Amino acid sequence: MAFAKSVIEAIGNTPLIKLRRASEETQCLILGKAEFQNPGGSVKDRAALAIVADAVARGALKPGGVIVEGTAGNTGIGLALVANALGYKTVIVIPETQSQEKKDLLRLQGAELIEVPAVPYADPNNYVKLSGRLAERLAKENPAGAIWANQFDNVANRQGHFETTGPEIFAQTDGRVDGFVSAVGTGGTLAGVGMALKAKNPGVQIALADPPGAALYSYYTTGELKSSGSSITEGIGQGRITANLEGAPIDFAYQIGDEESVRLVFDLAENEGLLLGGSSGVNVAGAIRLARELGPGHTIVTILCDSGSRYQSKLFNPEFLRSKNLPTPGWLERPLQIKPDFL
Ligand SMILES: Cc1ncc(COP(=O)(O)O)c(C=O)c1O
Repeated sequence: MAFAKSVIEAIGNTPLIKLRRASEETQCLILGKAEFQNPGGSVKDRAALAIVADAVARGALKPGGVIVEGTAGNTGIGLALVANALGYKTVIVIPETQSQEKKDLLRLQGAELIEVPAVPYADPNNYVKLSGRLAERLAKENPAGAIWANQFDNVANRQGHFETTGPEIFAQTDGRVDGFVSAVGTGGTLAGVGMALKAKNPGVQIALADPPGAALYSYYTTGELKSSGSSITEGIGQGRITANLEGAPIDFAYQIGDEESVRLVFDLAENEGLLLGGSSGVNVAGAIRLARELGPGHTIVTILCDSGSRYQSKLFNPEFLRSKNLPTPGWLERPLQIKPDFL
């Protein structure tokens, strides 16, 4: 019989899906790794599992222990399912600006949710720093102890991608992958996959796709951490070099605005049946740019991070889109086309 011994074993080994229109347009083979198929619905299940497994192996996390994390949502969802499967508790600190859908999912999974104002990283009350201080307190108060997952600077995160996502991509493409593109939240995906692919073939080109408001596009093109503008995308957009990003082998960097990424998200939903979140739009836009850079005939892989169902109230809400001066796809607003007179 073929079955996973628990939900943990169902994390990873996601399919690669050909993105037809992006491939046609560039005459390259552009493939999306369907990370939305992970049990928690996002690429972050991998980081969550890697961080928890590392903490258990080091003896830092003991039965009944608490996992504390500051997260835009998806890491928390991954941590909560891994924790529930293995017998730990989860406490999540989340900026209140994140989508209601992700907050609801966290509560459904029994995570204790602490919503805090969204303030910059430099502020001592930034959600990441608050989660670190809370973990310290709970480690003293809780008899079974507590750990801080610390996804940004805990390199167990990128090691997880180095050991799973990267080798999967190399094997699934029969070693013929020429380029890999990813946006960055923690940098775990970009650095871990980038390092794994370069180790197999140093010729594989690694590219960053960065939204406005993040500082990494500037860093990898000019050496200076500078940012301007903003983006509606969630889970990505970094202002510093996290420990996970240190030494990441990055050959190209692209900045992708919301109008470009949102159009791609809508196009993939309407024409390819792929309902994705905003960061996937940034990734696919980046893959198209890298394909143009390398020329026809290359194989480019990117990440389809999570599902559009997580963003119905924002990215797929015409009112929200209009408030941000972004295009609204016709099918979201189309009046009923078939009269229900057959009823
Ligand atoms: C929707 C989404 N896309 C992309 C990412 C970025 O992944 P990473 O943290 O590995 O850089 C995240 C991370 O939280 C995310 O939630």
